[in-house]
Amino acid sequence: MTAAVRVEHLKKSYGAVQACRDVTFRIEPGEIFGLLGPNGAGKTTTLRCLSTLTQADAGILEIAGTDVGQCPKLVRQKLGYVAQEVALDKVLTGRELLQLQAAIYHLPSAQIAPRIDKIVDVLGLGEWIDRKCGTYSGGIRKRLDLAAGLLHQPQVLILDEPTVGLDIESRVVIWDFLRQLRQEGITVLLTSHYLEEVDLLADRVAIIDQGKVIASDTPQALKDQVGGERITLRIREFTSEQEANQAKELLQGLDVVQTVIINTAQGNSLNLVVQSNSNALSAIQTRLSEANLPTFGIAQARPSLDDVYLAATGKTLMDAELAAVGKRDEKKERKQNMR
Ligand SMILES: Nc1ncnc2c1ncn2[C@@H]1O[C@H](COP(=O)(O)OP(=O)(O)OP(=O)(O)O)[C@@H](O)[C@H]1O
Repeated sequence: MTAAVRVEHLKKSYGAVQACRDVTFRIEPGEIFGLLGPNGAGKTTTLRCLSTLTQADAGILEIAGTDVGQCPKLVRQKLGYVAQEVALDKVLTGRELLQLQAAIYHLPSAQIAPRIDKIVDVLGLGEWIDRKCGTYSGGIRKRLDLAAGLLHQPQVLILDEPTVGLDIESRVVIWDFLRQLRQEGITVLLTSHYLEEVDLLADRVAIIDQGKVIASDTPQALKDQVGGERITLRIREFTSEQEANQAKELLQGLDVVQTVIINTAQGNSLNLVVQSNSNALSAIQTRLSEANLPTFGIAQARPSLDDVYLAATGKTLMDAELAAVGKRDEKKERKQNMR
């Protein structure tokens, strides 16, 4: 079967910055596929290369069998792209904006009104569509972006952080909508920082780190491969580095404990991987109390996608985000310079 999206060995640099070093994944028609990774991992660059907005330096990129570099016009017909931040015109109403979008895609005029009505209905935009976009909340704006990306009935919908910063009600509307698209056979490629969101929605995921895909499979298979059980432990609400290191050393000595990582982004809490079906919880508590260290909170869980990331990179996704915040953000600087 022809892949809905094919990306092989994508490379893209901006000057000295290697945004994509080696990105490879394949999406089958009708799948929801999540691209997961910290800030600066190369997710947006991958989406922009696929959407013809940026030219790749090397690699194979195809949308439904069409080469992105050779036939960009046809590719743009086949896909809808919803960017992270969209500057909506404030004076136009939502309906006027969608009509403009329909004109850009040369939709037959008889089809425009029924298509807009249908999509407005499905996205629950009826109350808003004839009001000016300047009055929209973030959630309504995002729903209108989605409507605009889908108006020309693309086979593949590409979404960059579709729910970032939205309230839970808007997120749920968008999740339901994406599931509905999947039922209609539309392929969805989305990026997200929200691990639970990707876990919940995506049929398959690729985890991207420093411009490379480091793992790709169904969320369940990735979690199963990591194995073991997780314990999250807090010595105090905000533990000092010294105490966290002391606890780490003590717990590493226990037979049932496989690894211990200090999660600096979460007040120096400790993330432990322990043998499944062991008495790890009580062994840990006993060892800490023998050393007169308190336990503010302790919880055991099955592996999550964050554990998959941790196993592949040695850091949690949140710590990777914190590290990225410290780096010079050229993308942000560019945006500011454009204002
Ligand atoms: N046009 C550009 N010029 C220079 N550097 C860029 C440009 N676009 C992206 N970068 C840099 O390339 C790297 C990858 O950025 P990219 O936006 O693809 O990452 P991301 O995973 O999408 O992160 P985010 O979640 O912050 O959007 C970063 O170091 C970023 O600063």
